[in-house]
Parts: sequence; C-alpha cells; structure tokens
Amino acid sequence: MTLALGCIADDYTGASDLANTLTKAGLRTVQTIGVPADDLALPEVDAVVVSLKSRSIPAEEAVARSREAAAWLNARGAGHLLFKVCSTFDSTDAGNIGPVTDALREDAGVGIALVTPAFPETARTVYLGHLFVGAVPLAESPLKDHPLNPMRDSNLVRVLARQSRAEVGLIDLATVAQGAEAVSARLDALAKDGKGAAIADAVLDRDLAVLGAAALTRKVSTGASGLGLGLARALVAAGRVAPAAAQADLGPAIGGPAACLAGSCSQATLGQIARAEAVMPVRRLDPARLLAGEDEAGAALAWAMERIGHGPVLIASSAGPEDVAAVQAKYGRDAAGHAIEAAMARIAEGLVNGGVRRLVVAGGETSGAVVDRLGLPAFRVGPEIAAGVPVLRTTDRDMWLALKSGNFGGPDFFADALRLMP
Ligand SMILES: Nc1ncnc2c1ncn2[C@@H]1O[C@H](COP(=O)(O)OP(=O)(O)O)[C@@H](O)[C@H]1O
Ligand SMILES: O=C(O)[C@@H](O)C(=O)COP(=O)(O)O
Repeated sequence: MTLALGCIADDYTGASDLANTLTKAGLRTVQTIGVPADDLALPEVDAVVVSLKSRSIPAEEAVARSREAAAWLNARGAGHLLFKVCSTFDSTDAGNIGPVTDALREDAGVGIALVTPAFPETARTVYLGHLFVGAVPLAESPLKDHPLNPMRDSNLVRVLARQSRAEVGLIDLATVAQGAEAVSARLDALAKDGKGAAIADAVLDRDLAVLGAAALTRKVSTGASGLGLGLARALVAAGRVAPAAAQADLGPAIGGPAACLAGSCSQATLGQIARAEAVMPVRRLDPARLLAGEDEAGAALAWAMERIGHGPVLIASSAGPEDVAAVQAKYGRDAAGHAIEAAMARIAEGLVNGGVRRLVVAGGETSGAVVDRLGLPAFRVGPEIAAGVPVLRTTDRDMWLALKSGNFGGPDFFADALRLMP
C-alpha cells in the first residue's frame, strides 16, 4: 500500500468527517481507530485517516500518539501528512494543536506548516486569521461554552501561538487570492522569519484548492476537513490520485435494533435531541445521580432494552451551558466528562450485546469512548447523512455507525441517520 495522503485526526467524529470529505472528493479512504495493528487487513486505498482520542488529553501524550500514527502512515508511503483538527479549532492554551503540529513538522524536517480550520461547507471561514462560525466570530459562537475546550479568542494566530513553541504567522486572503505559488512563497518568507506555522485565510471553497496545492509543497499540514478537501483536489489535479468512480458499495442491509447516544452538549445536538423526542423514546441521564454513584447507566440500558424491539431509542446526557457548568463546578470538568463518557460507553456495550447493530453517537469525545469500548478497529465510509457526517460500516463485524460531530447535522439528524443505515 502506498498512500497519497496520511491523516491523523484528534477525535473520532473529526476523523469520520474528514474520511467523508476525502471519499466525496474521489479518494478511496478508510478510517482506522487508533494506530492499526500491522496485521490489520485494509483495502487498497489512497488515504487512511487514523482516529485518535487526543484532542483533550495532556499535550505530551497527544504528541506521542500522533508520532506513532505518523510512523505507521510513513511506513506505508504517505506522501503528505494532514493533522486533522476541529473546524472550530477546539483546543486550550495547553495544546494540543500547537504541540502536535510542531512535533510532526520537526520530525518531517519541515520548516513551517500551513494551518487552517476553514471549512466553508459548514460555515467555518477564516479572515485575517480570525475564525468565524457562520456570521459570528468564534468567541461569540456557542463554542465559547464548550464543556472541554471553550473557545474564547477568535484570533487563531494568537490562539496557536499560545500553545506552540514556534512563532505563528498569517497568510491573508489577499495572498490566497493570488494562488498557490503566492501562498508557497509566503510560507517560505515566514519560515525565513522564524515562523513554524502559519494560519491561512479561506472564505470560499476555491480558496481551499489553493491552500491544498500550497500545502502539498511540504510534507505536513494542519487543518479541518476543508484543508482535506483542498489536498484531495490538489492530489487529483496533480495526477497523484485517480479519482474513484463512485461511492463504494458497502454491502447488504444489516437491519436489527437501532439506538442513538448523545453526549454532545452543542446547541445543534440539543436541538436534534428535542426533535427526536417526537419520533422515538428519549431518556435523559441525570449527571448528578451518575456522578454520585447511582447506576444511571444500568437503569438507562434496562430502559432501552425494554423498547428497542419496537423501534429506535435515544439516550442523552446532553445539557445546556448552565447545567453543564453546575455539574462541572461540583464534580470537576474532567471528572464529570470522563464519568459521563464511560457511562455512555457502558450503555453502548450493553446495547450491542443486546443485539443493536445500528448505532448513532453524537459527540467527538463521546464517540471515542463508545468506539473504544466496542473495540472497533476500522470503518469503511458510506453515504453522507449531513455535511461532515457519513454512515460508517465496521470492517470486523456487521454494524452501521454514525459518529456525529457535535455541531454538525440538521434538525432531524437522528432520524435522517437511521434512514441511511438499513
Ligand atoms: N450534562 C453534562 N454535564 C457535564 N458534562 C457533560 C454532560 N453531558 C456530556 N458531558 C461531557 O461533555 C463532553 C462533550 O464532548 P463531545 O462528546 O466531544 O461533544 P462535542 O462533539 O459537542 O464536542 C464529554 O466529555 C461529555 O462526557
Ligand atoms: O471539524 C469539525 O468541526 C469536526 O470534524 C470535529 O472535529 C468536531 O469535533 P466534535 O465537536 O468534538 O465532534
């Protein structure tokens, strides 16, 4: 296997978002969970997206795991490495986007890395280094209340600089508009000036193709799925990938019971849960009871097993910013987050042991906990449910999954997903 593109994603929903984007752009793509075992049978593909649960762990651990993934990808001839991060740049001043980018860049002998979270298809745009979510700056968007990585500075040059060893520069939209050579020349100039990373503006899809072509002039880049799209288009345009004709057939229907789990507290997910209440039974976990040691997971699983024979169910821990803040104040942000993720993972295991073969999970960290507990090694990418969210089929057993990024999906996402998981 000689890969055109090797990708290291810092969470599992982000990995499937990128795998979806690359597949739509014509790259034969597979998503792995963690660094694959050497004997893991993988189809012949153009790109592999290695999913790590590294977005919210200590930076040194994130660097070590990302380096392991890079070594596996390089051993399979990866022509370029993309470190896939969140389109809303989810991170804290303690990392991990800066430390991982620094490490991958230095290991590859690259002087500077192009960095952009822009993904116009999902209304993430960057202008003069400032990230906008829809019409509002990042720091005025719901991401300012994220339970684990509250984003309170929209200036990504500042944000990245605070978590990087390297100095950070800017590639402004005026330079991007001049094309890939101008962007590459700007990267050279910034590197000569001692910068190790450069936030690149992008507002329209066409900007992504420019950035992808420029990023390919170096071994390593960092970005969200928008940069992945640009890289894919540049690889096809350069003749380094022959675009796959159509969506690969993911095989026969699986059927069987279905369930949805929501750990994301994003505004989008809260709305989707509310809409789901009209079409399926919904049980809301009580974090306080859970964190006080009550068997909330066991009770929720029993509730679900009584109902899944009649149709899909949804179990959610999700809550609004004030309720999340109250739980975190009482039990601690990380302790609360990890305990709820573990409960969701336990519920997922019980559901699958009880026959569920179609599972929708909302939330990146939540998806990581669930998929790790189920011990799933890899996924093939199926049809897109909503921008950034594909149907996934497991490679080691017959299951459909959808791993929904917290902020993605339309109002009826849960029902939409199940319709595409026959
Ligand atoms: N009611 C709640 N109170 C506090 N934390 C919560 C609650 N529900 C979920 N969480 C935690 O919030 C985090 C949500 O992160 P994640 O699953 O990545 O969602 P998103 O994709 O929206 O970022 C997880 O750590 C989860 O355990
Ligand atoms: O790029 C994105 O926004 C997504 O792919 C993503 O990473 C979202 O992460 P979660 O919000 O943690 O699901």
